[in-house]
Amino acid sequence: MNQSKEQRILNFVLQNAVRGDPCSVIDAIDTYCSQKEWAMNVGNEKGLILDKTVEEINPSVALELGTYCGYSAVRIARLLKAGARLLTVEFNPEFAAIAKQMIEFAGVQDKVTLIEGPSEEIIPQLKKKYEVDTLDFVFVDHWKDRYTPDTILLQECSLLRKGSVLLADNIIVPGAPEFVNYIRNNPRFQCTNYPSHLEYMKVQDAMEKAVFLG
Ligand SMILES: Cc1ccc(Cc2cc(O)c(O)c(C(=O)NC/C=C/[C@H]3O[C@@H](n4cnc5c(N)ncnc54)[C@H](O)[C@@H]3O)c2)cc1
Ligand SMILES: [Mg+2]
Repeated sequence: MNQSKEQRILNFVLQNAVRGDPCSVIDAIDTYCSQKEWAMNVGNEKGLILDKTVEEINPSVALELGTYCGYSAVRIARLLKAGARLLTVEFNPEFAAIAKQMIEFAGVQDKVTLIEGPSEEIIPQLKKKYEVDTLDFVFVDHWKDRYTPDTILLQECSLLRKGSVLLADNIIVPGAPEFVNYIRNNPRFQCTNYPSHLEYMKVQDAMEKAVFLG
């Protein structure tokens, strides 16, 4: 049967990037998705905002909600210090399989734990099953109607500590208005908006950083 777009993206990486070189994987995905087929990777412009946020925090334990093809997992993991780890959650088995291969090809598999399942099920398991105490950084990029319930769930599961940082993609497109309203009106979060553009397009988008105040 004919291949999925995600399989074509992976094939392009396997044929054009350098095994063990995360930057070449990131560049190959951006090249394919800007020239051949658009896909919902965070992309290079918003990716630089993600990079700066990760470098600023230098997290020991990071969580990503919505792995998709693994572009941002590779982007985050390549910046993690020795011994630091990224847990990334994806409930679509096909996407999880693509992301697993992408992460391994990039050579960051030792820093990344890819967890297959819905975030609402996985988040309550992080402490006991995945030996997480608290999260230093969370990249939120899954279905936009899950941003708020999962942010509430992270708090209910005591996974955030004073200074934990959330970074949410797609504040404008597709948009997460309920999340923006929740987080900006919540005195327990200090928010910053980062205007940018939708990946591979000239359309306005933005990211929102929210620091948990404890
Ligand atoms: C019409 C249209 C199309 C695309 C756009 C532009 C656009 C631009 C973007 O940067 C976007 O991030 C998006 C977007 O929709 N992202 C949703 C991303 C989901 C991924 O996460 C997975 N997932 C979703 N919910 C969960 C969940 N609970 N537990 C575990 N995994 C989950 C899915 O399995 C996917 O792997 C869209 C705008 C408008
Ligand atoms: Mg996104």
